[in-house]
Amino acid sequence: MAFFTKLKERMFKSSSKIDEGLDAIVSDGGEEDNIAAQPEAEVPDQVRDDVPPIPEAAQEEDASGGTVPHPDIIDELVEFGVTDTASDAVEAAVAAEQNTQAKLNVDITAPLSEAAQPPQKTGLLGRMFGRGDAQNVVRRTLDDDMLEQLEELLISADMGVDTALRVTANMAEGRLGRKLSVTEIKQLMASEVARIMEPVARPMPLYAKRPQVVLVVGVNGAGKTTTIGKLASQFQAAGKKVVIAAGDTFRAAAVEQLQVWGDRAGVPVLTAPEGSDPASLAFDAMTKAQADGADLLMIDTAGRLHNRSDLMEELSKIVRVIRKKDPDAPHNTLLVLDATTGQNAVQQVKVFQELADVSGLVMTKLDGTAKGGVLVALADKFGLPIHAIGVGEQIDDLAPFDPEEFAAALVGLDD
Ligand SMILES: Nc1nc2c(ncn2[C@@H]2O[C@H](COP(=O)(O)OP(=O)(O)OP(=O)(O)O)[C@@H](O)[C@H]2O)c(=O)[nH]1
Repeated sequence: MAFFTKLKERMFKSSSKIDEGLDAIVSDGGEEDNIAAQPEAEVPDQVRDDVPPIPEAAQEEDASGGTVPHPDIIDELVEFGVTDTASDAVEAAVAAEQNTQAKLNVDITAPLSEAAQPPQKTGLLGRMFGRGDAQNVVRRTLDDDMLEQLEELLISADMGVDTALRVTANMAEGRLGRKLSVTEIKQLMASEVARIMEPVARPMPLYAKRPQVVLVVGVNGAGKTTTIGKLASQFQAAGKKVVIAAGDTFRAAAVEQLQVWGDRAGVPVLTAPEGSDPASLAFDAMTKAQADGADLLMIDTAGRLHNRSDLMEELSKIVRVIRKKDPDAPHNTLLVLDATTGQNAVQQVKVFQELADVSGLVMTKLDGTAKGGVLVALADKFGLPIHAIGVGEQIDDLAPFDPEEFAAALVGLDD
């Protein structure tokens, strides 16, 4: 299954939230409109510009069903010296009228010259305004009221006030007073979201250094163990030699879980007795990874945030000891965040940036939330690279972060 489809299916809750919200916003004050009617109506008007209009009152049917000029027109033609006699005037007026009809007939049906063509609408806006099949859709005029409702909708999807304001302000730029349908709003919203996410969509950098040390941090339950398992298995499948260190020595269950993942991926997992020093395990793991010629060493860590100073000390000790082996280690410090915690994730990034030198993010459980918007807020606020997202508990449910796919899934746009 294409990842986009999977992401969309899995993120259904989130999509439907914005979907439903947008439907309600546009129906509130919107009215039916016809997309294709506008450009088509413009065409004859442009052609007729150079043709004098014939007032209906100036035309009368003759006996044969043709039209004869109105007597006022005949009088005017004679009076202004255009013709000498009334019969000349009738002839001239009929000729002019036939000429006009001929112009209308030809010009309306023939392809337009380039100059007469309405401007080509390309790209997103072109597709949004004026292209596509004629169909009645509900549109609402974009005004301050509607913008406020859009802001609230984005905030309710966990985007945070600042980012929601930025997204809606960008959506409104140059478009106030324009009529928009739900699909057009989704396209605009998705393109604004993708624009914010684009600079942070970066895969985890791989260095020539062996072993590349990846320290994985995050609060308990965020999905560190699962992410390490998924990453290890993907790197292993790509031909990289991986070693895992089960650094959360305070939780026997976490160690066991990591061993299960290691077995599944065929990757050795180094463990230490419960309660032992994680830094000492990290040192042993580094020694083994070097001795084995491993490409990657992934170190799991504890996530007890309730005692921040202990955790900070534990993390900095791990870093200190592995630097005895490689002064550049860790090469990556991945912060794993749980999307279901919503705006709480913003606080976690702040805290972990103080505790460790976070180099990139992985956002898990996007399948389990109605509010993937926090990822947009994180990109907007911190600009940290987002390396991957998790959309399930299986080994292949971790994917590189694609801003356009994410944005489309978030707002509920069809593929
Ligand atoms: N639905 C879903 N569940 C996930 C995802 N990633 C992890 N999980 C689940 O989240 C739970 C916690 O994941 P862990 O990997 O154990 O989290 P952790 O951060 O290692 O937690 P501790 O071991 O307590 O430190 C597990 O039940 C995982 O199966 C994901 O992307 N989607």
